[in-house]
Amino acid sequence: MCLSVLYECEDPSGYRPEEEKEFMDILEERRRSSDLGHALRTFTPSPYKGAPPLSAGALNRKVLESQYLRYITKEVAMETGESVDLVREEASGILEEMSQNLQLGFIRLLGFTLSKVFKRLFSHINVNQEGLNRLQQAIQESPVILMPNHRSYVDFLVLSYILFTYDLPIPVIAAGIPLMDMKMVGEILRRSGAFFIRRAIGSDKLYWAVLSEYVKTIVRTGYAPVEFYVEGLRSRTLKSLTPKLGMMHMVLEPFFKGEVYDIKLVPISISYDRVLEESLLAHELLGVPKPRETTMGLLKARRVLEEDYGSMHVYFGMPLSVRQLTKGRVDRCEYNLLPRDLPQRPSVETQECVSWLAQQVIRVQEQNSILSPWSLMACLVLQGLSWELLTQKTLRLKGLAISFGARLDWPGRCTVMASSMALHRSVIRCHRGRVTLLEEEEGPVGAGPFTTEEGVVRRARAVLMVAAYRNQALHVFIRPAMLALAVHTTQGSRREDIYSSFRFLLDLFSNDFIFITGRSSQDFEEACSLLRKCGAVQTSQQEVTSPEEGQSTTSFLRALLQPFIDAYQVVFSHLCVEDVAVFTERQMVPAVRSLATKLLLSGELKSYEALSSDTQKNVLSALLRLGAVTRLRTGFCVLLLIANKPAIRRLADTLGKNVEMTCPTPFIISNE
Ligand SMILES: CCCCCCCCCCCCCCCC(=O)SCCNC(=O)CCNC(=O)[C@H](O)C(C)(C)COP(=O)(O)OP(=O)(O)OC[C@H]1O[C@@H](n2cnc3c(N)ncnc32)[C@H](O)[C@@H]1OP(=O)(O)O
Ligand SMILES: O=C(CO)COP(=O)(O)O
Repeated sequence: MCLSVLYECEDPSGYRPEEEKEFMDILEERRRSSDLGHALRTFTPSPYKGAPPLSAGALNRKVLESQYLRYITKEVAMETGESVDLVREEASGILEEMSQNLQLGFIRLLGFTLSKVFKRLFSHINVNQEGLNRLQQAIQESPVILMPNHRSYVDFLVLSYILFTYDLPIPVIAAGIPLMDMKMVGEILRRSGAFFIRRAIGSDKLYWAVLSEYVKTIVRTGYAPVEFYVEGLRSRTLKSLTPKLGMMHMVLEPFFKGEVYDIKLVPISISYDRVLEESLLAHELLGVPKPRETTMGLLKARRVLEEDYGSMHVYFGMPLSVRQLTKGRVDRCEYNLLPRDLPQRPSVETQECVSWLAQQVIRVQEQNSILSPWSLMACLVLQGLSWELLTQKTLRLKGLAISFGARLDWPGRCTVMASSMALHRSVIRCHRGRVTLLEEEEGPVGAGPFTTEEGVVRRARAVLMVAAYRNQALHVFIRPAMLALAVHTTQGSRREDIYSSFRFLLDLFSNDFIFITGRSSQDFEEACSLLRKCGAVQTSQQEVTSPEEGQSTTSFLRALLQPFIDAYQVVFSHLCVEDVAVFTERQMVPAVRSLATKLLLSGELKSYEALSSDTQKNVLSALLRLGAVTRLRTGFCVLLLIANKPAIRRLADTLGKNVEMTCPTPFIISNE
């Protein structure tokens, strides 16, 4: 490892290490005292308004006996011609499959096991104490919904562990059904608070009814805090995902119907120095199917215990009052028109409000997430630098990130960047003064272009792993980056024209990045203000210009967007070729991958990220949203899609205006 202590110690950013003090390392105490004592200690959390204890069985009975479920049961019986009793039995079966059975004994058992595991995996688990105090308060005042981001299987384990450690009520957690099928483990999770939901519910009316009544009853009674992952799955790219709205609707309905005075949404940001599943997730992006969740698989994965994953941060955000946030956004009177027990489709206004709330929560998750030095280094490593330049530029980037409002975990040590590199040695290393990506078997990258598809995949895997950590930081830079690109691509400097290019980018990329609907002008103003602050643009009422001295910042920001632009252009190219007319997503992804591989091999494309299935699917969603791809309604179960080639070409042309198709600063990396 080549160290450049001198460069690392120079810190032009004015960063104040005392800002770190808000976090407490929960492993510190665990390293000093008995794990058994911790697991067996008195646990007396104060519930919501002293809610009386309700057993899991009693909760289920309440759900089954509800007027709402009775009504739906009759409706389904009428629609299907089955007897009411049979439909009731089906409902009971769904509930049995779904319901949690939280038991303190299992929490203690897992508490003990997790203390051992976490100490092996992480050097610190840092939690913001103030956030826990706020949570404690919120739990007593209103039903609370815990809404963490989702990056790893560790997320839900660590959250319940933290709540147990701080004597807070253990949450019940919406879990995907595959976890239920794990031998023994599924049952342990159920007894630790998991309730299991099917992934794609589609139009199964009875299932929706049972699930929503189950969730609403928990919220109404204050049975326990509800935890769910609004992104719906672990983000393979470590970027936030577009929220799923089913659970969101369910937890909010008791408020909309006036059954509870308020509900508090608690955004939780979980950030990892290194994610346990990093390699598997990168493979999945390249088309390798996800291994099925099995107990045997879990046992085999114990190898992870031998590795170091650095630290993690869990930031409990300010509880958001749904009552306050929705004031003036929804008219709850619409719910007075029908008895509460009857099903009612939410109005368009309510749907928009629910979607807006979900975006708000994700935005807060992003703002509160803690960036590691490695995340910033990854922004630059992918632009290709020597070690000395990398350390210098990272320090400068740190200053920029702080001025853009990022929260950093930057330990005071001089060798922090070298330690970050060491933590990620499975993918990157410093070789003869150069930073090189490491690929399985082949050693350092840079010996020349890859000549085989296999080589491309190996390199892509390494690139995607590094890119994921860069992605953790993108929410900080994305708006300024889009402004920098808009300034660069717009002819002239008229503010109006630049805003219009900025809006185009915002709109096109809004499946890849979370932008709050209807806020584009505020996003533009925010981007102007941030770039002005660092001298990268000058603005007046009529103009936005980019002065010479701001060029290095703006070209860095533009380069952050380049892999996405390249990936979008590859999908556009694929869909515009003659023989692609009607297609399915399943056909499109491998076909785009094959085109991208060809372009990478021929050297016409430099961005390996164009191989990522996540980006490809986001492009497709964007095209569907923009009407450049349409759904063909047929009787088939698969969704057939039609590409509107002229519309796609127009998008490609607008995006391509003055933007090169390939990455201007490819992933270095020379072998001296
Ligand atoms: C001390 C130590 C202790 C340690 C102790 C450890 C504890 C350890 C516990 C383990 C715990 C594991 C935890 C794992 C974590 C995950 O497994 S994360 C994955 C599972 N969780 C989630 O996915 C939650 C987020 N997902 C959602 O909310 C999704 O919407 C749902 C509910 C899953 C449904 O998904 P979907 O079928 O794909 O539906 P979605 O696209 O949302 O909506 C489809 C349509 O139905 C419509 N719809 C919505 N609601 C309704 C309704 N009620 N009726 C009819 N239609 C409706 C929608 O409007 C939508 O319509 P369109 O807009 O398409 O026209
Ligand atoms: O979210 C899950 C449980 O954590 C499982 O879904 P994924 O494996 O698709 O991320």
